Amino acid sequence: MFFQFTYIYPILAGAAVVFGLWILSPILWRKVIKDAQGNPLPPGPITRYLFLRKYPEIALRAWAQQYGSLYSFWMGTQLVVIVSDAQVARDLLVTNGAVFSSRKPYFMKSQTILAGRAITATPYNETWRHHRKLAMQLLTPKAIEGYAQNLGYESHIMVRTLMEDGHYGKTPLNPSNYPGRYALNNMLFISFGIRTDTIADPLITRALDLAMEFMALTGSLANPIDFLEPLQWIPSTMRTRGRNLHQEILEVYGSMILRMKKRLDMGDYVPDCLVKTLIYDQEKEKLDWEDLCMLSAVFTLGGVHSTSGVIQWFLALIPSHPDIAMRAHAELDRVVGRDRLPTPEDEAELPYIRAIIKEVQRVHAPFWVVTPHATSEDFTYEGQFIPKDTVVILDNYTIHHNSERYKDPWVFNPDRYLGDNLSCAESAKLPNALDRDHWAFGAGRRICPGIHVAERELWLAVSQLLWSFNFNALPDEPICLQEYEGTSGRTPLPFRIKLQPRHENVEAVLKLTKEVTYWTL
Ligand code: HEM
Repeated sequence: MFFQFTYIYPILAGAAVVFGLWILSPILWRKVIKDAQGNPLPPGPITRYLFLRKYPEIALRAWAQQYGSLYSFWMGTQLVVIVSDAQVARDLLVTNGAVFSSRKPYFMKSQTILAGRAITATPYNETWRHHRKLAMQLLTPKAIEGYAQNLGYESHIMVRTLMEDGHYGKTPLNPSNYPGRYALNNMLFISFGIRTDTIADPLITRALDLAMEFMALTGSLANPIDFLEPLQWIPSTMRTRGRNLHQEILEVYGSMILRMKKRLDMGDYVPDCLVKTLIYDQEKEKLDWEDLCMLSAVFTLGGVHSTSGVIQWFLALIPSHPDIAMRAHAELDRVVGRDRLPTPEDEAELPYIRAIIKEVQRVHAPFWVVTPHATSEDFTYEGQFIPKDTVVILDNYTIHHNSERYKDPWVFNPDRYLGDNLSCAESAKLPNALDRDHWAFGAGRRICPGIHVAERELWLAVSQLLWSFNFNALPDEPICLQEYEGTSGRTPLPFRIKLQPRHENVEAVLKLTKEVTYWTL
């Protein structure tokens, strides 16, 4: 009797484990799905995941090496397909854009924070087309010419403030808030016709914090709450942070809209800008209050940490590449001289500066895991089945480190872009996917609508920084180029540098411009 019981316990325990695994199998193991012709899903890992670790691009690249440039895995109950190759990206996201341009209603980003709005969270439908068209009125190359002077002015102010706050190269400083304020002022001007006139303006901290919180909460593969529904019903820190962020966006941007409305009602002068148009056309365009708040917030949420991130990565990279800075300085001295700052009109004559900007975006794209697309119908690509409602992610980290396209891909080498005279927007339209410069702005019908203004901002900032400074790292404070902050977008960890005016004219030229207040809300 005693011997029988000692056998029964392990058998029962084993059976319980097998039963438990069987019950849990739908959330533990990969589900096998085929289309009507028997085509399977793209290959991929057998287990399911609830989140990927902090730097997901590393896992994605390892899987791409194991499974190929199109593979799939399950995040909880969500099927995810990863695109790690330029040609596949073009075939799916561009050529078949009608199928690959929707968005999954992510619990955190879409449902909680943006309430399905702000263009980026809207599925591929009439509302998305309508809201994107409204935003594009301010973002076409022609529209940009209308506020080109403001962009140039903000860049000048950023460089001047860096020079002054860094005491002409004597005091080390953390530069991150300067490009942050630069990009913020540009977006505030396009959206509200306003700017902040000192780096100490509380709106800078508030708006940058909101944008940073947005970046921290909306990682596409970071939040278990997005992939396991029951977690959405339980109170948690993540859920609370998401709800708070939603409220704060409504409060901050809502109160700015109300102040502008008041001024318009009183007949005060308000410069032309996105929000003014939206207020006038609210009824005609059938925009509700949340539409209005989210559309007025979208440029600062999408266009601040991204643009400022590229400038910050440039400032983090350049001190360890003095040879590159030297060649850029020589080009600037030859073409622009030392009596004025470079302007967009000089761009065609400064191919090395353009190459530096493209290379920064290749080695430090602000989005390694690009905002996920979703399929709006079933699709079969080269014998691999991608069902409707699949999340499809462009893996920029792997694409940007493909050694067949980019020789020595881990090396920061602007030379690889010499001879590439196209803007990023033009390059994205090239018929041969392998000719595209880089994929930092995404692809297809969802490609970043801010691409033209972002390119202009980057050009002004990088060329004027290079014209003005020598960039010195501090011997005891190495700058980290591997780790970063953010889960959806990425900016460098805090670092300090010294910005030494490069020649005797820098101070005089930078001081030609002073801070102004346009008008206040
Ligand atoms: C260097 C700067 C920038 C980079 C690298 C960048 C990158 C991106 C990427 C990768 C996407 C997703 C594209 C896709 O789904 O395939 C995106 C979307 C978006 N970006 Fe940008 N962006 C930048 C600047 C800006 C600026 C300045 C604005 C606003 C003026 C902006 C507004 C948006 C919006 C509204 C979307 C959503 C588009 C949609 O879902 O249809 N971005 N951006």
